[in-house]
Amino acid sequence: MRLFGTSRINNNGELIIGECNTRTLKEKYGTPLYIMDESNIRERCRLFNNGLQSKHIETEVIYASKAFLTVSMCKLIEEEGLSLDVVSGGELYTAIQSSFPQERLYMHGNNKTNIELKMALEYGVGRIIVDNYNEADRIEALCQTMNTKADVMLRVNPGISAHTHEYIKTTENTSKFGESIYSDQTIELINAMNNSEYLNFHGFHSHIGSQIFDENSFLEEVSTLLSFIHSLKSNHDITVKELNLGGGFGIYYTSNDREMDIELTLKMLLGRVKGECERLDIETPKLLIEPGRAIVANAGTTLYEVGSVKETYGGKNYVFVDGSMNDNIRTALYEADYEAALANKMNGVPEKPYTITGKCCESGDIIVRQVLLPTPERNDLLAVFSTGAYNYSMASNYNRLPRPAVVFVKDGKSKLVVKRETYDDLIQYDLDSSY
Ligand SMILES: Cc1ncc(COP(=O)(O)O)c(C=O)c1O
Ligand SMILES: N[C@@H](CCCC[NH3+])C(=O)O
Repeated sequence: MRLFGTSRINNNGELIIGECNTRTLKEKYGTPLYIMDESNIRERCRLFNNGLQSKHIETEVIYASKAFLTVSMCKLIEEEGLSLDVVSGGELYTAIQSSFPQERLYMHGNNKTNIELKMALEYGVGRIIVDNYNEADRIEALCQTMNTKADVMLRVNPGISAHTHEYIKTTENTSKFGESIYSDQTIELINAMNNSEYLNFHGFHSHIGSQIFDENSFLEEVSTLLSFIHSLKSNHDITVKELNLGGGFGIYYTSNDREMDIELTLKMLLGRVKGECERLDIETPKLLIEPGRAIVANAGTTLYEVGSVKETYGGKNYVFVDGSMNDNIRTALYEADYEAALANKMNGVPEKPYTITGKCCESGDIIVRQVLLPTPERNDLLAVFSTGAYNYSMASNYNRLPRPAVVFVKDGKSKLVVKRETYDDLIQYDLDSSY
């Protein structure tokens, strides 16, 4: 088991995060609880921001907010000087509510509604990332009505197959995202965007998948896209000024994952961009990246209370906790693995493997598929590590379970950034109406 950031074990064998005792956090906020190590998030922001600095290339780091977004998180990202990728009206609204600088917002989405596009244009987001022909037309029509111009990039699919889970690949030739660089129709679209009266065309966005460890996938993405940019210049006299490579940097969940050397990977990316631009004799575009998971995943720990322990007739040992797949859908969805420990018995001797399950009426309600633990007892605290990305943001209310609270911890202080949902919250939109 690996502890990240400020997480440590005190002399009583208890888990401490941000110098806050998890036992005290439980007493103050209850469980299940998402605990975010603020210093660790800031450190990761700086790692990416510093790592992408270059004397030769203009660069920008954009945080992919889908990984974890709250108003407080927007403020943290703003303070750290990163930009923000939003993918829906809801994410954009959260950013607007935090007064996030509009020029640092990147509006994504493969099926943006006109309402979302209008919202983005009205707020004056830095870039809208166009997914397809139809969307480009709709943005032009909206700009005409609103008497404005939109700053746009096109999401392209370079057809690179990254080695990751089937469900989180994004650039197979059958992927729903963006337009293929190998299609003539895409060239027509780029030409149209470049010549449009209502669009300022800046360049390309691509994202090859998530939880990728092989640097070569990213390097291949760079080479493929720069060749494409070169061919556009030679054959169509189109200059591409910006290249957004997306996110997808892999992180450690368990000892089966290696930890990616971000500094080295970014250095390799910068080197490849510089080298390829020189070789192809093209202007070096501004380079942008969009990490989500790699900024927040290791900073998050979910804290649960143990209710019961059960050994089934078939010999499987379960620990029942007060959360569920609702607060961590990744195990059910992607067969994800996590490390976990008893937060009040961190120095206990592991006894046997347990499966951590929750309160949902689903056999697939598995939070951790298998973890070695010291004998768990009712009211023990169970910590699941590296749950900062795509846990809170993908949480649901199945079985009418209220979503957990989120706290930030730092230097012995904690602050509530999302309140625990109440039963009243659950019924707030229900109407007892008649026909
Ligand atoms: C367009 C885009 N950018 C960035 C990301 C962030 O990916 P990750 O959290 O794997 O870094 C995603 C999600 O996969 C995405 O779809
Ligand atoms: N939500 C996914 C990854 C997809 C990211 C968005 N394109 C995860 O938990 O790993």
